[in-house]
Amino acid sequence: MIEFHDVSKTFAGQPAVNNLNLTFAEGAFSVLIGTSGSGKSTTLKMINRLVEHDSGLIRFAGEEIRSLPMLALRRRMGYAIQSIGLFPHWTVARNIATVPQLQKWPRQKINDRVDELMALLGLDPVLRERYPHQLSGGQQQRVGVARALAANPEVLLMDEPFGALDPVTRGALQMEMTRIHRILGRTIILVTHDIDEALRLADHLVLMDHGNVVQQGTPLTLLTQPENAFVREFFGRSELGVRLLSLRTVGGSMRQEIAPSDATPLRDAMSLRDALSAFVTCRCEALPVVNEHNQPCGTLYFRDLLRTEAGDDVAP
Ligand SMILES: Nc1ncnc2c1ncn2[C@@H]1O[C@H](COP(=O)(O)OP(=O)(O)OP(=O)(O)O)[C@@H](O)[C@H]1O
Repeated sequence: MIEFHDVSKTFAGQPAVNNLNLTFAEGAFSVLIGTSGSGKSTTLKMINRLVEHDSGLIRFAGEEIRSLPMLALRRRMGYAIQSIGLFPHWTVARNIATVPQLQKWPRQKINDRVDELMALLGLDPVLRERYPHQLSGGQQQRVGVARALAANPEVLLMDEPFGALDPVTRGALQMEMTRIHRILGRTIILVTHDIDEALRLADHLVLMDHGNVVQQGTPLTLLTQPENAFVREFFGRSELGVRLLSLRTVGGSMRQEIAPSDATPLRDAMSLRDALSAFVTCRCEALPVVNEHNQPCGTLYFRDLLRTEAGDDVAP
């Protein structure tokens, strides 16, 4: 979908990114993570040409981005950032409708789209005629994402979109993004410096340092097969176990035995991190597991969960 070939960018003689080779697959949720100043935002902004690359080639759906008119390119890409940039004197509805209005959609179609996006982002219809200052930070951020999605862009670029939010609101919005990604199947590229956010959201994770890609792959690959000490240190050896738990599911670690039990069952799709909380609450050795149809499908043993956490596959 989006490919970088040997892309470099320098600001006032200082390299911001060096010879980047990256592929952001269609429909994937890709996350750029790394140290401060490692070039994540620059990489994102080169995609919609908010920053022009100095050398190399960037392709979007097979076409060199510089061969496309700037406006046409940007219309195919939604952009959501931490500072949101909502227009303060415009209502929520008008903010969301910014791009469809520019594109002169018929009024009814715009209204329907605003309703649809407010529902998708979990924004109560009563907020429609409010102004940004009358919303909470989390609501403003949801409006920012709704606005970025309004004209059905092929790609959604997000730069630290939840950075300013408290952990609870942030967690809720991360879950919303996972759901929205599943429903819309849109290509998403998100920049964050929050490791847990990256692990929670990414199908494809790109770790950057000093303008270079250090490693890319699935979150599980980066955690369990770090290519060097930097990757290992970045994800933090001490928290590795609990991070791995959040990537693994109950279904993958349970045994196929079905034993009668009065305990509240776990869902097979739940993360082992959530299962750990359930074990802590019930203080038992084993919990029954049910599938999405609430049918018993196995048993998860606490000791198996610990074995997974110790992680035989974790690199020394
Ligand atoms: N417009 C600019 N003018 C000059 N230097 C810039 C500009 N934008 C970025 N840089 C520099 O390029 C490098 C990469 O910056 P970038 O914002 O891409 O990093 P980042 O990984 O997103 O950082 P952070 O996580 O701190 O936001 C940094 O050294 C930064 O100071």
